[in-house]
Amino acid sequence: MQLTIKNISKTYPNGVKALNNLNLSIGSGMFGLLGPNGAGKSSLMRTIATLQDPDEGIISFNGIDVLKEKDAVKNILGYLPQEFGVYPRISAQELLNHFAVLKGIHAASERKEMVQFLLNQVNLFKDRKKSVHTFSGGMKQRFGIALALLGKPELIIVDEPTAGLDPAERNRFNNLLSEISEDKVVILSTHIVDDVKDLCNDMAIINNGEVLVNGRPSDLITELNGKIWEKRISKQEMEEYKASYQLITSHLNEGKPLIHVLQEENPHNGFEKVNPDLEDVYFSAIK
Ligand SMILES: Nc1ncnc2c1ncn2[C@@H]1O[C@H](COP(=O)(O)OP(=O)(O)OP(=O)(O)O)[C@@H](O)[C@H]1O
Repeated sequence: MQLTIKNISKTYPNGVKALNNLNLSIGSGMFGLLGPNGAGKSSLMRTIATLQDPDEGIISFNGIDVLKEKDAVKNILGYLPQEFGVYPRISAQELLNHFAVLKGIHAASERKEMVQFLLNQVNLFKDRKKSVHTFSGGMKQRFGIALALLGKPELIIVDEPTAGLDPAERNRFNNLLSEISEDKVVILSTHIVDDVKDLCNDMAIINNGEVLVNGRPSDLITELNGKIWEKRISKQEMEEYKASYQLITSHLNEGKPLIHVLQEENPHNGFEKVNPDLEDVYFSAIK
């Protein structure tokens, strides 16, 4: 399975260039698309999901011309958007059944079987009679995945699914994503670096509508080996360090900033070499 994105550009009517000659090649498994707010992730996700047209470029998936054969894409696509809107006050089971009809699953017995299977898969079977508008954020997202999985899609797009979830729900949701990603292309768009680290075998970092970095997370981390230096400083020293070093991350640790700088040679001055992580990759790319 292969999704190929070639030279995709999009400028909105207000003049914002959201996608700028973007190229990516995405195979089976979980692909993480990381970028800060406004990077162009949702614009790219909506374009692949055929909800908006780019100004230029080509997208193909297993021989389907995605931008031209929209009906064919609908048959193989599962899309979990960032915003759902409002749910009608009917049970989860009825709602899923309704969407299954819309998806073209007309045989009642096949539909019933699929609805039950999906409710079980997303661990909502016991809640199937409750109305979705009473669900917690995590339950709503799991229900969204059940909707996206209707009709056995081969290409699944999930846009910032764990924003706002508590750690337990986020973990449950990520386990679910990891289960469904076998033999499918799953694109996870997010600004949460840890989600990509936990789940994805391939990734890209985008900003200003362009791909900055693309590869396996472990390879991208290895490229920074020996170049990340850490030091605990005081808050007052922060501006001075920002001016003197290529500072890529700063976390508070026991109330004091713990900074990471990117540098080939040892900066001395109390810095210690540390093993790079994906957050170092992310911030060194977008800075
Ligand atoms: N319909 C639109 N009309 C005009 N500008 C838009 C539209 N949609 C997005 N933009 C702008 O395009 C840029 C990319 O937005 P996009 O939503 O694709 O980014 P994102 O990476 O998904 O960000 P976020 O994480 O905040 O959702 C932003 O500057 C945004 O304000």
